[in-house]
Amino acid sequence: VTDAATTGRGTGVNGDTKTLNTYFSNGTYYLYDTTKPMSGGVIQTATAQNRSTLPGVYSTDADNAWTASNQRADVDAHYYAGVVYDYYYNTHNRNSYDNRGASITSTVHYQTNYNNAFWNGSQMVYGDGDGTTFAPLSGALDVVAHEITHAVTERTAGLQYQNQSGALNESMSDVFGYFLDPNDWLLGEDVYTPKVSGDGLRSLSNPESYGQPSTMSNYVNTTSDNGGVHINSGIPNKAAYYTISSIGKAQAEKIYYRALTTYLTPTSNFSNAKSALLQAASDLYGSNSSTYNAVKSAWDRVGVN
Ligand SMILES: CC(C)[C@H](Cc1cn(Cc2ccc(C(=O)O)cc2)nn1)C(=O)N[C@@H](CCCCN)C(=O)O
Ligand SMILES: [Ca+2]
Ligand SMILES: [Zn+2]
Repeated sequence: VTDAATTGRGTGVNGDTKTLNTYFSNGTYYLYDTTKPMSGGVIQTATAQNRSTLPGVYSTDADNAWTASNQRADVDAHYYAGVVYDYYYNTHNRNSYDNRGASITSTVHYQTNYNNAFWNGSQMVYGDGDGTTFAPLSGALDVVAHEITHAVTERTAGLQYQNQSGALNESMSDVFGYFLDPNDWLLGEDVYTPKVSGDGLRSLSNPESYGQPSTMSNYVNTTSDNGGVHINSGIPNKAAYYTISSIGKAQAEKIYYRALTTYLTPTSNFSNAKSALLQAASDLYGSNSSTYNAVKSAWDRVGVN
């Protein structure tokens, strides 16, 4: 038996070439990455073959050149999951979403023309999009980071997915999406409306441009979308934008990670988030620091006391 970890080459959703950690077994290559210090865990990518059964079947290739057009979503889901794993490990000393090296499983080609991506409590799931609203959704690093951060949040703060705690849950995923992809303040721009450039799904700097509020005074009370978790996330997202713009990404990601994993709880609301981030800023940089003051100012500006 000649099972072995191998290195492959693949083409991503946007036509870019990337190196892949693959696995060779019994004459076939798999999107199965055993190179991370996950104490047994792996990063593995499967395809639902345009049906709804999860996790589906492993993505395979005959020659370890993953360049077919129907493999692009598989390539990016696998590659970006590795990038996000490395980010949490190297930047926050966190070993996968459970901090115990849990395997990271992704399934692509979920249903047909599915314009969404989600964490289902056990794995990531990505649709192919309809080609107009979305390209295959694993083609955006900030989207993959958004979904994996849902898993981190679930295992740490456990922010309940409704109303203000749910909007915080959403915001944490969008904010860590930014930390992984800090080239712009947009989320999903690499896969949203592939025929239109420069737009995204949500904006941290200008939530209003995508129909989200950015001040507490404009909080939307609604029963849809679990109490508007994808709408009211604009308020903490705007506070994050002010914070990052003031203190920079390096300090902000430390503060956000510490607040998420140490101080936030399942029922935290926006005011509790302000306190959690201030406590994290105080722990890390002191309560008289300009960093602390920047966090306070950010939340004051979005009207959260
Ligand atoms: C991560 C992000 C790329 C993804 C984007 C997304 C996609 N959709 C559906 C959707 C579909 C069509 C359009 C349109 O403009 O026509 C807009 C939105 N709503 N949000 C998203 O935000 N997905 C939700 C999925 C939530 C599923 C329930 N837990 C999430 O992960 O929070
Ligand atoms: Ca982005
Ligand atoms: Zn989300």
